[in-house]
Amino acid sequence: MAFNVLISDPLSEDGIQPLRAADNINIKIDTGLSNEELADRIGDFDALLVRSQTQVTRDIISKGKKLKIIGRAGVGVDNIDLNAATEHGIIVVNAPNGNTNSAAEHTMAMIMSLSRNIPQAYHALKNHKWDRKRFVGVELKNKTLGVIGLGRIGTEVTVRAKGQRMNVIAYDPFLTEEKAEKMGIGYGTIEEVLSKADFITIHTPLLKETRHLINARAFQLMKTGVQIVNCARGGIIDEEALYEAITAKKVVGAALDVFEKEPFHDNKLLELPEVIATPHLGASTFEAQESVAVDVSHDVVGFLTGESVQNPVNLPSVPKEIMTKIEPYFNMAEKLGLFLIDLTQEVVEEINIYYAGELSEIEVAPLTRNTVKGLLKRHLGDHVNDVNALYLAERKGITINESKTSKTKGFTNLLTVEVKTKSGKRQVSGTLLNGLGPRIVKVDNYSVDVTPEGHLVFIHHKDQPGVIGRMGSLLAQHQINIATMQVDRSDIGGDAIMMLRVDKHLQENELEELKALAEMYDVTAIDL
Ligand SMILES: NC(=O)c1ccc[n+]([C@@H]2O[C@H](COP(=O)([O-])OP(=O)(O)OC[C@H]3O[C@@H](n4cnc5c(N)ncnc54)[C@H](O)[C@@H]3O)[C@@H](O)[C@H]2O)c1
Ligand SMILES: O=C(O)CC[C@@H](O)C(=O)O
Repeated sequence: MAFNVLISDPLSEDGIQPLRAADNINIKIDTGLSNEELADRIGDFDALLVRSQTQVTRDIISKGKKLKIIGRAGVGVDNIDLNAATEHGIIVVNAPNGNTNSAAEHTMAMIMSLSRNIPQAYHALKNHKWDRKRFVGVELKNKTLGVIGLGRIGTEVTVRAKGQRMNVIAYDPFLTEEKAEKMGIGYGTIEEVLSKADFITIHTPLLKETRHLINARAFQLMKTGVQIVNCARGGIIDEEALYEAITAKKVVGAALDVFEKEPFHDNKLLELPEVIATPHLGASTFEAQESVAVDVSHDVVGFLTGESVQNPVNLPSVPKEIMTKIEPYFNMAEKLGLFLIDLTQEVVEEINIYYAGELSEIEVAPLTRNTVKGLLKRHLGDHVNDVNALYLAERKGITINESKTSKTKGFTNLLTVEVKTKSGKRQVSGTLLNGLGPRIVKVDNYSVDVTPEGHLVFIHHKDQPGVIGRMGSLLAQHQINIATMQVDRSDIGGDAIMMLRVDKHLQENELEELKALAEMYDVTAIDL
């Protein structure tokens, strides 16, 4: 099977070598498309690779009928409608590490340019003005740098600022006093950081919560004479409020790499001499561009060829060593889900998943997703996948609970899936036998030993002599061969079950005839 990959923003040619080297991948590079053009063309592609320019909107995603993966060569995914991608079962991957160094160096270049008026002085010189008085700067040494957002880039900036002998104080919702102490920096609330800093640098993502984080109120808290840098995302600083703060002489310098609207030809902030700017160049180094393109290309190739990805954005990332432990259970988890939904044939209100034995000791979220995928697939079709299974369950109002126990009922590992419906609960348990693969070992309260594969028939009946014979003759009349058969019962003459593996799918009329046998309570055909 061949996959078509569209690259719609300029990516490093060296960086996309993993894509070029992969078998069965056709690459089309088409940069500078309008949204309408992209929406028109996206239907032919299995993967889309972008930087920050292409806006991957809900409309484009919904027109990507074959689209399976969107790769973002960089960190910020605010140009991709993540909810729409998740709803459509499209995985989004990014390259969070490849441009950290470049962005941190750019931030430092901005801080140093600001402190010494380098762009303004250069501009004056170019205009034949030798002016030394106007461009007297300030030293960074002993000044306080306020870092808002101490993630990858914020941390790297901190290290460099300390090298400049600056005092650093940071705010990040995940920063503790102990961690700050270990890093040799100060720690405070956002208000404290804003009010103590001589220079402020922003390194948060652009989220609902961080849009206009630096607004008129934030500027009021700052020292008069503060200088501010934004190499994170436009929109985190309210540009109108920044304009006001600069004209009111509260802020005496601003260095901006990112803007509320990009690209632009006019932005009134650039009319102010206190503002220096670059056109979103934080990640624009040869090294960073190659590195992010390599990372994202590897993930796209990996995903299209059925391997796990390193940097999923809309799926929790699972470390490789944990993935190796849980991957063998994926198939069983999905099959248990499929089995149970066939058995239940009712509206599911709640799904309870019990992990026992070895399974209770590992990260099981991917197994939960596979189980739910199996449960939903029968009715929602093959577009249910790891990415959207939990979202779709939530949208259907189904509650999902996971629990772990060390009690294994004699198995080294046991995965039990239970669904709650209006009429009660149904359960199936499976185990992975070393070297033999998965087995269904329990259905409701009955013990069985069945490989979850092929055509199964689950029969609930009254325990009575002759019932097995009558069932066997009926199937024989229809030329249906029984490959394996298991029976169990609650007590003599009480409720009993049969689990058959047959060689072909049972037709509706054949099921009805089986159900019509006197001892039968219920007969369900299950195809796995
Ligand atoms: N200019 C560029 O070309 C360029 C290049 C790379 C990254 N970026 C941008 O830089 C930013 C940081 O990237 P990163 O790789 O360091 O991300 P990161 O995820 O490693 O770090 C972001 C940090 O922000 C913190 N945060 C979230 N909300 C916050 C809030 N309200 N207040 C304070 N901190 C908050 C998070 O806890 C996290 O530690 C992103 O916006 C990214 O898109 C820009
Ligand atoms: O594509 C770019 O050059 C910008 C990337 C940068 O903003 C990011 O978030 O990684």
